[in-house]
Amino acid sequence: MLNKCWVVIPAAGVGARMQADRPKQYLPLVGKTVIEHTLACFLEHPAVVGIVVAISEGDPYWAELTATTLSEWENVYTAPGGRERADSVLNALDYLANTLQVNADTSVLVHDAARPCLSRPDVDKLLAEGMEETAGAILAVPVRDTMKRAQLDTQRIAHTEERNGLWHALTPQMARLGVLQDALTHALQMGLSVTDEASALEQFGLHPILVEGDARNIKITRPADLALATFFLMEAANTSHFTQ
Ligand SMILES: Nc1ccn([C@@H]2O[C@H](COP(=O)(O)OP(=O)(O)OP(=O)(O)O)[C@@H](O)[C@H]2O)c(=O)n1
Ligand SMILES: C[C@](O)(CO)[C@H](O)COP(=O)(O)O
Repeated sequence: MLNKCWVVIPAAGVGARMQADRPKQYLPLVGKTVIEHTLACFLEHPAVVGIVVAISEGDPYWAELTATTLSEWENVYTAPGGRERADSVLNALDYLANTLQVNADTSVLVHDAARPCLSRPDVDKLLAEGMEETAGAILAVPVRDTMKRAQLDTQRIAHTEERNGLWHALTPQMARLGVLQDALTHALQMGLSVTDEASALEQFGLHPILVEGDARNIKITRPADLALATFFLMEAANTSHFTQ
């Protein structure tokens, strides 16, 4: 499907670093849950054919969403979460390929449920620059701070990393369904560290492109991030930045 894509949302984490009473993707944020803000960016996007959300077995919160916010949406599916984020993503990709019979050349965007501040212009920019890119594409922001490498067994500085050419990887990360399935399967079978889709693609010999995105597309990881996300979403609501 030309210029169309599917979206995978890994949402099966427990959010341990958040130290909350529920997984962080279900925490309240500016009038709804974190994951509802995340999904909103894709539900009405004309290029998005459908969404597969990887949720943990026995997730007690998802059903509430399907009964309310998502009750009108027929193109939202679920797949089982896995031990690690990469396993959850691969399960969702396998669901796309095997259950929904989505063509292997179809583009897929993988976006963390815990990144609710993604803007529509950033999605459009990634699609525009990544749709024809067979090696994949990711949203990223150049590093601003000086980066230090710690000594292995102390909290002392070993050396300063070269900052030029260093980027923070964000999501969505985009690739063709078949290529990403093969890359993730290969990486996991080899026991390689896979913390994002691009690292699997790199280990598969590919060099995805870096698409500069908005630094406000933060991942809610620790308690302080929720206040920051609240500020960004309120700011966006007042400037319609996220709805252009
Ligand atoms: N086995 C896992 C682990 C993580 N995720 C998802 O991947 C995204 C990014 O992961 P992270 O921020 O690490 O979330 P958690 O693993 O929940 O956080 P923590 O490491 O603090 O437990 C989140 O949307 C999370 O729900 C997932 O789908 N399956
Ligand atoms: C995918 C990611 O958000 C890109 O920065 C990041 O790697 C997720 O890491 P986490 O440890 O699973 O939060």
